[in-house]
Amino acid sequence: MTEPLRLGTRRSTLAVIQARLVADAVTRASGRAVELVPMSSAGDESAAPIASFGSVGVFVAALREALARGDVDLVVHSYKDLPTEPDPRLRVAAVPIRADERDALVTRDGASLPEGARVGTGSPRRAAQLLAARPGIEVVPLRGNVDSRLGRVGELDAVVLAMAGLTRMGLVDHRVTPLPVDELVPAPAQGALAVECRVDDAPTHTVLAAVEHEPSRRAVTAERAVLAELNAGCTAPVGAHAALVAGELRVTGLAAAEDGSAVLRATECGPPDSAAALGRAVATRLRADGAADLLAAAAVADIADPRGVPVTGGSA
Ligand SMILES: NCc1[nH]cc(CCC(=O)O)c1CC(=O)O
Repeated sequence: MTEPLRLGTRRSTLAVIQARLVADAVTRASGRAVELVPMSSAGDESAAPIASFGSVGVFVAALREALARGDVDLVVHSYKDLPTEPDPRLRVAAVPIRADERDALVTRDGASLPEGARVGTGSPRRAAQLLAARPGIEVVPLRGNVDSRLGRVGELDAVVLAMAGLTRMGLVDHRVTPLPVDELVPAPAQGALAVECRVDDAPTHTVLAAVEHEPSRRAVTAERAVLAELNAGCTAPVGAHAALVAGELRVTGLAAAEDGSAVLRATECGPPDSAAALGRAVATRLRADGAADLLAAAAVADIADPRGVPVTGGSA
């Protein structure tokens, strides 16, 4: 009898839900049993704000080490939390069908934001775009898992969270208003999962190919090419969104000053099989408009002013 595949997962509620989703999809599509192996990571145990870690991908490092060592056969990440730098020991064997990629505003009663509203988010990308669109608001730094951030609504007028996390956790209700992607450009790869295995593990790769969704892979490839070409990480004020429109891939990128005082956008359309090139072309146009200076200023602000916010639990 074939051994079950071992899937390493963080212990947060959302991570376990995402791991189960992939495990079930793999078993359904391939007949292969998959067992979950819960693990801890440095990011889950730290109370420091994410910007102060100084490097992206803190939540994925421990899982990747366990996978590279052979303790587990596959791991599942929120794709937007993966550094753009590839890990030569591993490969993204599958990108399953993507969930809702939009951000959402969660308010007390689903109403729109009052003048001078206090809005919680720890994301420079969300902060910049909210401040640019609604200059009267105050952005309150915030991190922690989805539940703890939701718990701040009441004391705050609103918090911003990804629809994907809320949906997967069954938390979408009348208080949740999705924001259109052209109003708040999502994080590159938001809503998508990355299923990794060891680069030389061909049998597992073959099994995981059963849950690959090519349109999702293409969109994510284009969006992450924007981020990589700007040399930016998952905490930079950079957004990217790709969608199939009339058979073409339409890729939008955004780079902003963290205070919302400047917002750059660029869009390119082209054949879906040139996803990465389209993403790079978007980044090149953002760069030509001054994106590098905006992002350098945002990075300096993060170091000078690490946001000290008490948290309970890890990030989503
Ligand atoms: N950085 C936190 C994070 N990483 C992945 C998700 C869930 C959404 C997704 O899978 O893209 C979230 C929570 C959030 O941004 O609200």
